[in-house]
Amino acid sequence: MSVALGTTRPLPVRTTPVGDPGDLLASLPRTAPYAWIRHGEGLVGWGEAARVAVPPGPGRFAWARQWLAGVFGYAHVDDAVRTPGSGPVAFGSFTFDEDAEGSVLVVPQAVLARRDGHAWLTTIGEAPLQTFSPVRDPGRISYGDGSLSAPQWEHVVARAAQRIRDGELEKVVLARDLVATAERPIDVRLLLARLAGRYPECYTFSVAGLVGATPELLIRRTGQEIESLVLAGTTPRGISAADDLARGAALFASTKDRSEHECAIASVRQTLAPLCSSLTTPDEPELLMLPNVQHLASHVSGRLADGASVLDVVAAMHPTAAVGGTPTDIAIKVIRELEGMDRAGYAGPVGWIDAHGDGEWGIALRSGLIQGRRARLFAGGGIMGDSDPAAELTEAQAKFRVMQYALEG
Ligand SMILES: C=C(O[C@H]1C=CC=C(C(=O)O)[C@@H]1O)C(=O)O
Repeated sequence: MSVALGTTRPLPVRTTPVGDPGDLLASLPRTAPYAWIRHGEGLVGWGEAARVAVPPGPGRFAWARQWLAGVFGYAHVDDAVRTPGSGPVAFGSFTFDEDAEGSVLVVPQAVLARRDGHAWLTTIGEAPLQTFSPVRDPGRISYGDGSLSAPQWEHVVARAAQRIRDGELEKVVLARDLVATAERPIDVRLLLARLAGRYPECYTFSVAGLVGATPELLIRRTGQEIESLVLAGTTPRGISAADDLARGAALFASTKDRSEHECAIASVRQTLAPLCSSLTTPDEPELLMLPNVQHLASHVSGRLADGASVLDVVAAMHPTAAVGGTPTDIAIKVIRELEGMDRAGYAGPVGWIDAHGDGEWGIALRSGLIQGRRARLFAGGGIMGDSDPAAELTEAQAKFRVMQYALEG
């Protein structure tokens, strides 16, 4: 763990209202930018007042909560805004697999935020100097296979579908990675600007090198109120409006996709119900149309029964069947056996939490891990007994397009 400031004195945190800052992403420096943006609103952060590598293991969320309690408890807060996301905030990314290294929490030194037309700035200690450097293009991008080639992955999908037909499990989500190499170092700010521009409906995020635009909200906590957007069941976009309509109708009518979605909703309902005094899940999914794919989507809302923080709820929910499978423990075992790669933060929880336990966490889909000139991109899909490996590959390719666009424009 590192706490940059105040080892003997409390962390001085100050939040003040500010005028319209314009494009939040335009404020970010080149190195280690933090972001959580949807429809131009959200939070961006820079500098590091505190940072910790969360140790792997089943107790990692409890450990993280304790660490946060220590850091937030140590803060001397002057908050003139008093809204979710004001005062000290931590950004976080947790690995998909609880046994993997790589989960991280960071309390930026500066956070600029906007919601419902109100904007505010939080600084910890001396406001870090914002050095403006031009956003740089990474140049030509070349791609190589990650852990498995496309035919190898199709083979793995076929094996998983067979295990489902054999009755070992009901659903498993399998993913693959692609390695992108750029001519020049990849400037995360360029990726964020492109993602937020093309995917305004998604949550564009950046935490410790993990960058993406996910449509899937794992959980938002605002006081006692919680919301989640459950996605599962996908078809690529069509070539015309009529084609889109036909594909959407086919998605609704597909038994495979409807059962896949039902598994995801059931897992969310099962983990949220014990935490909530009321919980609403729709009877039927809706269609979420994104520039690259259409999803079956269900809005879930509820009221927490006690004072669980957003991270407590994340701990209870992860991994949902939208990224793990059903039953969860067997799906995780099958993923470890078949996928042949470390998912790192892909499909793990990513988001932010404030000192009151409010926050927003997404599932890190449509994302990549950026390191210098290299990016590891991830995409996957839910596999059922009747999954067609070629169709699953096409779906994963459509999902990769989000990060390919971010890199290439
Ligand atoms: C696993 C991914 O998507 C999940 C979320 C939405 C739809 C999904 C699907 O239809 O398979 C997946 O469950 C991914 O984007 O890599």
